[in-house]
Amino acid sequence: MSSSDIEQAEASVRAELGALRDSIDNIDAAVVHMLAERFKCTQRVGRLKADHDLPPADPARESRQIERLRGLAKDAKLDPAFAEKLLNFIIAEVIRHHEQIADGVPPGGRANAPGAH
Ligand SMILES: O=C(O)C(=O)C[C@]1(C(=O)O)C=C[C@@H](O)C=C1
Repeated sequence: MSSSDIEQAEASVRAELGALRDSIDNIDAAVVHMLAERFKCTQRVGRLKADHDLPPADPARESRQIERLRGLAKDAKLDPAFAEKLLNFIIAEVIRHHEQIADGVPPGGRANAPGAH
C-alpha cells in the first residue's frame, strides 16, 4: 500500500489508521525510552564486571531470563520465539558494550584509535 492508496481511502479509514499510527508512535517512543534505561543499567553492570574482572557474558543468567520472558510472552499472547530472539538481540549488544568497557574503549567508540575518523 502506497501513500497515495491511503489518500484515496475513505475518510473514516484514514482517521482510524491515523489514530492507530499515533498509538504505534507512542509505543515506539516508550520502547526507545525503556531500552535507553535498560542500557543505562547494563553500562553500570559492564563497569562493575570490568572493575572486578568478571566475564562479560553470564549464560546461566541468560537462560533464566529467556525462560522467564518466554513465559511472560505466552501470557501476553506474544510469540515466545520472537520474545527470545528480541532478548538475545539486545543481550548480544550489551555483551559487545561490556567487552568494550573491559577493553577500555571510551563511551561512543574508539575515537582515538588508529583508523578512526
Ligand atoms: O546480568 C548481567 O550479568 C548482565 O551483564 C546483563 C545481561 C542483560 O543484558 O540482561 C547481559 C549479559 C549477560 O550475559 C546477562 C545479562
